[in-house]
Amino acid sequence: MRTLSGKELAAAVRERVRAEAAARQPRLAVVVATADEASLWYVRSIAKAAAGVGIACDVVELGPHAAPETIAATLAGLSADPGVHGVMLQTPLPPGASAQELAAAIDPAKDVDGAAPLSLGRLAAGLPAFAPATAAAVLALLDHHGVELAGRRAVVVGRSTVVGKPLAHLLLDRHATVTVCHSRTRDLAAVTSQAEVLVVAAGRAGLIGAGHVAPGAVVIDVGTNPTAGGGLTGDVDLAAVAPVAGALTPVPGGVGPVTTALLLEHTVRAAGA
Ligand SMILES: NC(=O)C1=CN([C@@H]2O[C@H](COP(=O)(O)OP(=O)(O)OC[C@H]3O[C@@H](n4cnc5c(N)ncnc54)[C@H](OP(=O)(O)O)[C@@H]3O)[C@@H](O)[C@H]2O)C=CC1
Ligand SMILES: Nc1nc(=O)c2c([nH]1)NC[C@@H]1CN(c3ccc(C(=O)N[C@@H](CCC(=O)O)C(=O)O)cc3)C=[N+]21
Repeated sequence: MRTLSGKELAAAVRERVRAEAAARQPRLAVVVATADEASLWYVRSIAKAAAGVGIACDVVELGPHAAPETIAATLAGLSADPGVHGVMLQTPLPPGASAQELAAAIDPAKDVDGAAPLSLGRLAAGLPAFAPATAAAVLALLDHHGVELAGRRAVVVGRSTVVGKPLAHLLLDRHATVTVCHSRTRDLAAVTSQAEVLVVAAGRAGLIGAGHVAPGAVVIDVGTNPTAGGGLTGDVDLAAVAPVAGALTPVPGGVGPVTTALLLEHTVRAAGA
């Protein structure tokens, strides 16, 4: 089995971004209204990576009890600020706040994590738009490791707005034959074992075992589930699947680092337009 690491690709993307950032002085604003530890970890890692490539990063902390109106007004204000090039709304959100509705307040030109409904619509229509960084990272990893997509059977597990749905569109654009699974899918293993390329973004540790994977399949594990020991594990049962799969992304060190690097790349692109 081949291990499809994301670390080298992420480093190469960051180098590219660093070179472009010098001339453009990009600024990214991350709006946070949560106390979720995993989410806050991601925000800190974005801020650190941004600093490393010369992108200014403002973390706008609204607190876990922020009212939806406050979040929307903050996003609208940042969208109207000519000094800010990228705007991202971190999830999860306080109860009663809808990420989909609030993201409509982000100017699509600054929507570097592809969260606004207009961005997803443009993506689906085949028009230029920022894709969510995670969905873009899956495509970038497949390309980096030379995985052919045209004409191949791709199965995506998960239909969220951040990962599954945009990813299905990106894979379709690359001429894969795409099936999307979710929690109501009957006999998940029967569907996933048809995949030549299997992408898993369910957020369920160990969901995918040997019986879910066709021999030789390329498996991309998007899941990041905290473990009891303070570590991180994917949605794929590594020990079970490794002998069956042809290639597999590690967690950590797979999709995650590429996601962060591409968010920064989207930000320099937004600053250069
Ligand atoms: N590495 C990275 O850069 C990123 C990693 N992630 C990780 O990816 C995972 C998914 O994230 P996200 O899309 O935001 O999560 P969501 O919880 O929004 O969506 C999960 C999706 O998986 C489906 N699902 C859940 N359980 C099952 C099951 N047993 N069988 C089949 N489908 C199932 C759900 O189905 P239904 O719609 O029916 O509920 C849903 O569509 C998480 O672990 C998250 O931490 C997320 C973003 C970035
Ligand atoms: N609007 C929005 N967009 C997101 O993209 C988004 C989000 N909300 N909410 C939370 C999830 C989670 N997420 C991760 C990104 C990178 C790593 C990552 O780089 N992880 C490292 C390791 C971390 C460790 O070892 O603890 C790795 O996989 O190698 C993890 C998780 C993005 N998310």
